Amino acid sequence: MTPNAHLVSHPLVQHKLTLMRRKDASTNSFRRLLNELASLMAYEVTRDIPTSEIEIETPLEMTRGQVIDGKKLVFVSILRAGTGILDGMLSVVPGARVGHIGLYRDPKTLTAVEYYFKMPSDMQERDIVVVDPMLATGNSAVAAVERLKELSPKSIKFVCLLTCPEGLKTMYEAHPDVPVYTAAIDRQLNEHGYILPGLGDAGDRIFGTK
Ligand SMILES: O=P(O)(O)OC[C@H]1O[C@H](OP(=O)(O)OP(=O)(O)O)[C@H](O)[C@@H]1O
Ligand SMILES: O=c1cc[nH]c(=O)[nH]1
Ligand SMILES: [Mg+2]
Repeated sequence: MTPNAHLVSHPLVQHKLTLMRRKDASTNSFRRLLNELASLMAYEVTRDIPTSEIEIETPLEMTRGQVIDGKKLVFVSILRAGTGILDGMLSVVPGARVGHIGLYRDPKTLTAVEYYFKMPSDMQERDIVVVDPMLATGNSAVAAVERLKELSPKSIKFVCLLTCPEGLKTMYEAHPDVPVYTAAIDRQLNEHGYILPGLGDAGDRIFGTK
């Protein structure tokens, strides 16, 4: 396993991922499980976000407490399938900002083709969490992170549900500074660039487009 990988092995995460993988999981249950998984992954990924102390008043007395600055965090969704992760992430950090990058893999070359890019302002002050269920060849993630690095953010993390040794290696070679959080590292890619055993085409399963 390359040094960039952080495997989220929590039993709840593994349980939901197993149910999502099943080919007979309906679009409805696939979406619900993805949403629940995203919340669990968000909990893990935000373990080190900065907090500050503020003064508050309880019904009994003044005290001080820690708060996060949710506005500093940006979830960047790689369209389409990244969208399936966003709601679950935002339920854990409701104040976060959201950016979108539209990318699709050319089915023949498997290279990432960009068709959309929209980010919040002041990205140089923000911590970015890029979300996409799949890190397969790594071409989409590498392209997305390359574009984001042009905005010099404070930090970048990548979150997916499934990856494979090939995707982790491609990502580590291009962006060794970007940690990859994943619920599973599967065996390999097939000749069409799909993860095996995998869960199929994430975007098509979320949106029922196949
Ligand atoms: O690591 P890679 O080899 O780049 O593959 C991963 C990408 O492939 C899928 O997107 P797809 O191109 O199918 O678009 P979609 O999300 O709109 O279905 C998936 O959602 C990832 O973005
Ligand atoms: O297995 C895979 C690989 C790339 N993209 C997907 O949606 N699934
Ligand atoms: Mg797809």
